[in-house]
Amino acid sequence: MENGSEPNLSLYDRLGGQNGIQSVVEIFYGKIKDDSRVSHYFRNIDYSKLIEHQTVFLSFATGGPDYYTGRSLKQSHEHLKITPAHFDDVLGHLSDSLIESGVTGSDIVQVLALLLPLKARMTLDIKKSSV
Ligand code: HEM
Repeated sequence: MENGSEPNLSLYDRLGGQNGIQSVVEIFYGKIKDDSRVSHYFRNIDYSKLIEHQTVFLSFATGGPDYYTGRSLKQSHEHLKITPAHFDDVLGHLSDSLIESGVTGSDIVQVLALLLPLKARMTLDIKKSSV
């Protein structure tokens, strides 16, 4: 990504804004579909809707102008009973998708640092709080 080394831009801008994030998300779900460890969670899912919601969520989380108005992540994931190990597998795919998109290592660490705190409330150990 061309903006990767520009320190004055927000993380959202360094990821290439809405278009850059959407392309990362598309690569990400391609990897998930091909991974039998986690693909079963995504059976019967409307991928185009999921890509749209995930793009808005990541844009919002990284400081973009979008406002995420979807369900809380606890609500949308609770019924899936995601194991902590599968959560890590999915974040691994996100990390690989960011690498493939040319995002710098320090920006990847920043994205993961935003998402890792969600693990406790989105996995089987779900705690009593809402995102
Ligand atoms: C921090 C990591 C994650 C983030 C930020 C995230 C974000 C999201 C968002 C924004 C949605 C759309 C919610 C909606 O439409 O209401 C979604 C849906 C979904 N996520 Fe995640 N997710 C994460 C991790 C995971 C993991 C680890 C799994 C499975 C192993 C997973 C499986 C799903 C599935 C199956 C849906 C569709 C649920 C449905 O439509 O009923 N997600 N996720």
